Amino acid sequence: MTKHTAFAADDAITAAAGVTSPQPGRRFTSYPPPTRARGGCRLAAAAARQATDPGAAGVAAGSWPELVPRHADFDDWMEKHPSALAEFESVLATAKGKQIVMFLDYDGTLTPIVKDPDSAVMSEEMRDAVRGVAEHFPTAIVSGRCRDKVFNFVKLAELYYAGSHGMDIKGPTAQSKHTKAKAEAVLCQPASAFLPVIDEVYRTLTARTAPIPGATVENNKFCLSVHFRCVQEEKWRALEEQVRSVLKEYPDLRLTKGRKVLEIRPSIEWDKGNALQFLLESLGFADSNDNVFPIYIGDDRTDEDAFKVLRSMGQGIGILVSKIPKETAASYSLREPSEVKEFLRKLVRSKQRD
Ligand SMILES: O=P(O)(O)OC[C@H]1O[C@H](O[C@H]2O[C@H](CO)[C@@H](O)[C@H](O)[C@H]2O)[C@H](O)[C@@H](O)[C@@H]1O
Repeated sequence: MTKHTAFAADDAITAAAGVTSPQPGRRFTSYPPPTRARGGCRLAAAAARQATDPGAAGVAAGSWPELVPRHADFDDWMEKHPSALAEFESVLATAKGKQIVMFLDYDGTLTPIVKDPDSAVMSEEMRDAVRGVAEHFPTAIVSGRCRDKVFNFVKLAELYYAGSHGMDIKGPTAQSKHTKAKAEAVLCQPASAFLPVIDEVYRTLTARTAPIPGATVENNKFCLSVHFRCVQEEKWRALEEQVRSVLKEYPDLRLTKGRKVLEIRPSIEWDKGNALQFLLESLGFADSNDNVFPIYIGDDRTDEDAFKVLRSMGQGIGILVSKIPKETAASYSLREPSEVKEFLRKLVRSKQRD
């Protein structure tokens, strides 16, 4: 067995190819800059109201790329996406003199993936590590989950939270040395016009997927997750067909896939990448600001949007949490949440020795 095949069955996706890994802080001129929504939260909300493109960023019908592990060369992949722990000192050297801003995905990054989404609680050790980081750097949680739910898992009021894949952003409710006096006023909800339709689709999908044992629908406020981790593999296609047939009636919604989950969300140009940009701007770091060093850690495809933004900014680093080679725009990797915790602790220790 190769080093990575043991993990391939879970949610392996495309093998690493074509994306080179630059050194931290380098400008990534070779990477095609993605077309992104500009103009901040209000303009995105206007775009949201006009959105009519159902297939814009969805996935091809019937495609299940996470079931098709390809055997990339693990060592080669690690060379392109070295361990952020092994390269810690060089990351730190590149960040020297700049303001680190920490962005953390939740599921699969701060907690291991578990069968029941409601049981993905964060350990006390991880909470301490995140708390420690937030004492030194502005810190945000960026999650596909509903903001309230992820807050209830993390329980740290001094953080920024971007729920619903970045479509629901709120500033800290507790003052810290990094939050400005009015930080709690930071709020961005570019998809608020979609609330009624998301509720309606939630009810429809819950009813339509009920006959499929193990399928569950999670209401993440501005988006929905249809989970199939506990569904028999033979039923996956039927489940996807059910979901697609419901979505046919809603051309303003689109379908994407995560880790054994179908994600339904508004077809607006707003994702975790936009959330990262919005938060940096809220913190006073506009696009061209060279004094900032954002670090984004995530494990899922939705995190790629944020990694791409960092590449196009040419600032900071993306760190993919994965035990297997995956195509990614992140520059570094960590294998699992326990390594994320270690990375966060190291960052805190580095500040203490400053
Ligand atoms: O952006 P994230 O914080 O990573 O959220 C993405 C989705 O995470 C959750 O689902 C995933 O984790 C579950 C618990 O470990 C697991 O059972 C599921 O199979 C994974 O897909 C969450 O439940 C979803 O709502 C989020 O969209």
